[in-house]
Amino acid sequence: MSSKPANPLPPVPPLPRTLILDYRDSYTNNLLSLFVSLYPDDEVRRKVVVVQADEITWDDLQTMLSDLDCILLSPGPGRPDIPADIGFALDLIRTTTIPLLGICLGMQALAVAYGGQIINTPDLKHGHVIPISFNFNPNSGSGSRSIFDLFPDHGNGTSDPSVVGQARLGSTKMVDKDVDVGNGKAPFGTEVQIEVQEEVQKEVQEEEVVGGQSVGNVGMVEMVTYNSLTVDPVLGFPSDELEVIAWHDDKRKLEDGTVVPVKTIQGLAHRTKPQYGVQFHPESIASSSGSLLLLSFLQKTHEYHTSKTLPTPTTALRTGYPPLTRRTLRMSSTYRQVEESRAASRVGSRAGSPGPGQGQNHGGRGGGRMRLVEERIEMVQGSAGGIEDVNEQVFRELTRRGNGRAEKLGTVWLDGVSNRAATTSSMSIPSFVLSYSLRTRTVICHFLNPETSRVAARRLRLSSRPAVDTFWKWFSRGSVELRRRLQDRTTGDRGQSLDMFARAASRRETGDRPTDTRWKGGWVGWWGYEMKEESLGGYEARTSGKGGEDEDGPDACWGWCDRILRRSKDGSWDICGVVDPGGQETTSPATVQTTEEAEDDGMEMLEWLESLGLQFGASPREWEQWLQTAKDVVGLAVSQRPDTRMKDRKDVLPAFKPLISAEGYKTGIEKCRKAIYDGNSYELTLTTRFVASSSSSSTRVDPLDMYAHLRQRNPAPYSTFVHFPTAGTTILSSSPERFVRIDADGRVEMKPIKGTRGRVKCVCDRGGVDCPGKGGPDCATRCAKLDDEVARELCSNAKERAENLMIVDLIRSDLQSCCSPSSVQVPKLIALETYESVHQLVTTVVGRLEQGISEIEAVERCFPPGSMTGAPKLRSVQILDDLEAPNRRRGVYSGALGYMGIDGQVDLSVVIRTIVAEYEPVTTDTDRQGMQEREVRYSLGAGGAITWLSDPQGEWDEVLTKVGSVTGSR
Ligand SMILES: C=C(O[C@@H]1C=C(C(=O)O)C=C[C@H]1O)C(=O)O
Ligand SMILES: NC(=O)CC[C@H](N)C(=O)O
Repeated sequence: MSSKPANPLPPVPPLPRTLILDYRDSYTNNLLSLFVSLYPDDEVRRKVVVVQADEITWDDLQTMLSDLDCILLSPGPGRPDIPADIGFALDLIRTTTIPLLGICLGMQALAVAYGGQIINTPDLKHGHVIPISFNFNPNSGSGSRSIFDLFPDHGNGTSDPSVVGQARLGSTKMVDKDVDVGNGKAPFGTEVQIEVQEEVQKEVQEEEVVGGQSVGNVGMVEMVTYNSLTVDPVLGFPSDELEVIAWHDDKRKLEDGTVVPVKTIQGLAHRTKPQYGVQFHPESIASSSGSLLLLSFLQKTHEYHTSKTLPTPTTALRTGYPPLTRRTLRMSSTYRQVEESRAASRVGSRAGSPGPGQGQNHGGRGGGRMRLVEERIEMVQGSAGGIEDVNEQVFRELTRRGNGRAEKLGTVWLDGVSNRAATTSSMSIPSFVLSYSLRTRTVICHFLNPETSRVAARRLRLSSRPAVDTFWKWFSRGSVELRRRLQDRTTGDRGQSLDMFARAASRRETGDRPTDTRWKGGWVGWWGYEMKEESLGGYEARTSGKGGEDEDGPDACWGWCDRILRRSKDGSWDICGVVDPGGQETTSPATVQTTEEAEDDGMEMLEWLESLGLQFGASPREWEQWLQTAKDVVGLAVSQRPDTRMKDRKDVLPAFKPLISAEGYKTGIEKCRKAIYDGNSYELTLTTRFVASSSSSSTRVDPLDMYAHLRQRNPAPYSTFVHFPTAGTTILSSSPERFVRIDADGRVEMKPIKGTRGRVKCVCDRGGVDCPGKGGPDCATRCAKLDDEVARELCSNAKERAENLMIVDLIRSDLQSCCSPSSVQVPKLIALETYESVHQLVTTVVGRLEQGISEIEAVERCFPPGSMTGAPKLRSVQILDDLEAPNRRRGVYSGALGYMGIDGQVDLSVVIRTIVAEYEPVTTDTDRQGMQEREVRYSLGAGGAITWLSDPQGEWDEVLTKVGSVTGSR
C-alpha cells in the first residue's frame, strides 16, 4: 500500500442554523463534536441547538421554523411507528421544506413518514463497527441524492482505492462498478439482492487486486450501529419517495438454522426533497468520517438555501446565516442553564439564581475571610507495620482523639490503596453533616450543640417548586457561594496559604495543569442512585419504587470537613483545611435551636447553616489545637507497634446472601434482552444485592474492622471509609471506578469501566488444592501466564469492547452537556487495567467545564453514572426500575462517593464493590449507647452490563466474581 497524504477537507459552507431534536438518546450531544470539527465552538453554540423532542409541542416547532435552516432528528429508544416515542416527527418530515437529516431512529422515522415499515434487524449488534457500502455521485454537487459524495477519495480525480483506507477521515474502499441497489428496481432482501451483494464483494476484491483508478460509485466506510430495528427493504418500502443510498451486507438466520445473506438499509435520501437519513451513528467515537457526512449534509443545506428557485429571502443567505434567536436557544435546557449561571455570576458575589433571602447574612461570622491553609507535620512513616498499616493506625488514633465528635458525627477516610505503589490518604471528622430525603424534600443538618456537646438536628424543606429547586441546585448555589468567600484571602501569619483561586484563574488562561490536585477540604459524602430523580431530564419516579420505611435511608449525604489530616506518597504527613481568622470558638446558644421539631423553609444553604451558628473554617485557636492533635496522633501511630487486631482479620465479613436466586437474575437478563430486541435499550446494567445482617453473625464486628480487612484484601484506587452515624449509614468501599474528577481549573475526567474478568491467581501458598496452575514448582509462572491469557481475551472480546464503547459514547454526550464542545476528547479508548482481583476495560473521557457551569452542576448533568445505567440512559433507567426488585432502591450503590472540595475540585467514584451498612440513625446520646445493640443491615450491590449477546450463566458468574472481589469468597 502506498502512503498518499490524506485528502484536504472540502470547502466548508457557512454554518446554517440547526435544530437537533433529541429523542432522549444518550448520544445526541455527540453530534456537537462533529459540528465543532468543522466550525468554532462559539459559532456552534450560537447556531446549533439541541432541544428535547418531548419538551416542545408541534405548535412550538411551527413558531421556530422561520428561525431554522435545517433540522437533525436524533437517534433514540423505541420505535418510529409508536406516537409516544416519535411525537410529531412524522408530521414534521412530511411538511417541512428545509433540509433534514435523520439518524438511526430519525432515519427510521423518515421511512415511516412515507409509508415504510419497521422490522427487527436480522443480526442485532449494538456498539459494533460494521462496514457500510454507499452510493455516491462522482460529479457531486446539485442534483446528487447521496450524502456520501465527499467521502475519501472521491471527487478530486485522485481516487486510488489502495490508499483510501489511510485517508485522514476514515477508511473507505471504492469499487468501479455502478451497481443498482435498492432504488426500487431491485428491492432488498430478495434473491436479486443476494446476487447484487456477491457482485459488490467480487468487485471490491477485484479492485483491491487491480488497484486501478476508481471511477465508479460504490464505496465503503466503517461505522458504529446501535439499532435493533431496521427499515423493511421489501414490504411497503416507499420507493416512489425514497432511495437507498447506503446498506450493510448482513446475514439472517432462518427458522431451519440456515444463514442467508441479506442487506440492511443504512442510508436513505428522498427523491425530490432535501431529506436524508442514516441508520448508523456517525457521531460515535468509533465511527470514521462522521464529520464528512455532516459536512456533506450542510453543503446540501447551503445549496438548497442558495438555490435560484427559492424565494428571495432565502437566496439572500448566500454569504452566511444569522445566529439563532434567543427565543429558540432558550428551548435548550443546556443553554438555559449556562445562561442562568452566567447571569448569576455577573450579579457579583451571588452564585446561582438567588433564592429567597440569599445573601442577607453574608457578613456574619467571618464570611469572606476564609483561607486555605496547609502545614507539614514532617513525620515520615515509622518502622511499625507496612505503610498502609500506619495509615490505619493514624485513622484509629484520630477517631479516638475526636473528643466524641468522631463518635457522634462520624469519620471519613479517603483512602485509596494500592499494592503496587504508595498512595495518598486523607482523614477527617466532619463538623456537621447534611442529609437529604427525596421523599420529604427535606435536608437535615446534624451538628454538635456547643453548649451541651449533644447532637442537634435541624430540618429545612426545600421550596415547593421541585423543578426550580432541587437539592442539587440548592447545594450547588451554596457551595459556589462558599467558594467565593475564599477568594479574597491574604497570606496567613503562619503556614502556607494556598492561593488557589488566583492560580486557577491564571491556569484557565494558560491551560497549565494545576500542580496540587489533592483534597483540601470541603464536602465528603455521596449522591445515592435515586438522586437521578432530580438530575435526569424526563425521568419519572416510580411511585411504588420508593421502598418501605426500613429502606428509607438518606438519598444524599454530605459532611463538611474543614480540618484534614493527609499522608503524601512519600509517607510524610500534613494537615490542611480552612481557617476563618474571624471565627469564634463557641456559638452563642441563643442563636441555636437544637430541637428536632424546628423546621425551616426555602432558605438558601449558607443563610440557613449560618443561622444554626455553624462555621466553615476553624478559628486560629482551633487550628492550633488541630495541629497539635495531628502531631500527637501521627507521632503515636508511627511509633506504635502494629495493632494486633490487624494481624488476624479472617472472617470479619458477614456471610452475604443474594437477594435473588441465580434463576431470578437470569430471568431479569432475558427481560433485558427482550427490551433490547424491542429497540428500547442497547445495553442495560442489571444489578442485584447481596445482604447480611449483624443479627445473623455470631459475633458483632465493628465496621472499621471490616473495612480494614477489605482494604488489605482488595486494595482499590477508590478505597474509602465513610461513617455517618446520624445518617444511619457507614460505607466500606473498594471501588476501582472513577465517576468524575474535576480539577480546580475546570478540567473534567471520567473513566467508565465496562468489561470485567476475574484474575487467575496462584493459591498454592495458601494451601489451595484446586490451584488453576495445577500445583508444582512452576505453578506461579503457569498461573501468571493463564492470567495474561484472560487479560488478552478480554481486550480482544468484541462483546466486551462493544459494551465499553456504548458507555463511552454516552459519557461523551453527558460531558457535552457541561463542557465546551471541542474540549470533549477520548485520550484512551478501551484500555486494560488490572486490579487485585479483576481485569477491567477502562476508557478515559476528558473535557473542560463550560464557563458558568459549576462543578456540582457538572456532576448533576452526568448523574447517575452511565456505567450503572446502560444506554440510552433515561429509558434504560426506567426499564431497570421496573426490573430490579420493584420495592427496593439501589441506594448508595450505583451512586457516587467521594469529595467535592471547597476549592472546586471534585473526585467521585462509582459506588461498586462496596459494602453499605445501614442502621437506625444514631442521633441522641442514649441512642449511641444503644448502637451496640441495634441491628445493622449490610448490603453489597453487584451487577453487569447486559447486551443482546449476553450469556445468562456468564453474566451471573460475572456478578459472583464482582461480589467475590469484595468478600473473598471467590
Ligand atoms: C455493576 C457493577 O459494575 C459495573 C459493570 C461493569 C461491567 O459490566 O463489566 C464494570 C464496572 C462497573 O461499571 C458492579 O460492580 O456491581
Ligand atoms: N439508536 C437508535 O436510534 C435506535 C433506534 C431504534 N430504537 C432501534 O433500536 O432500532
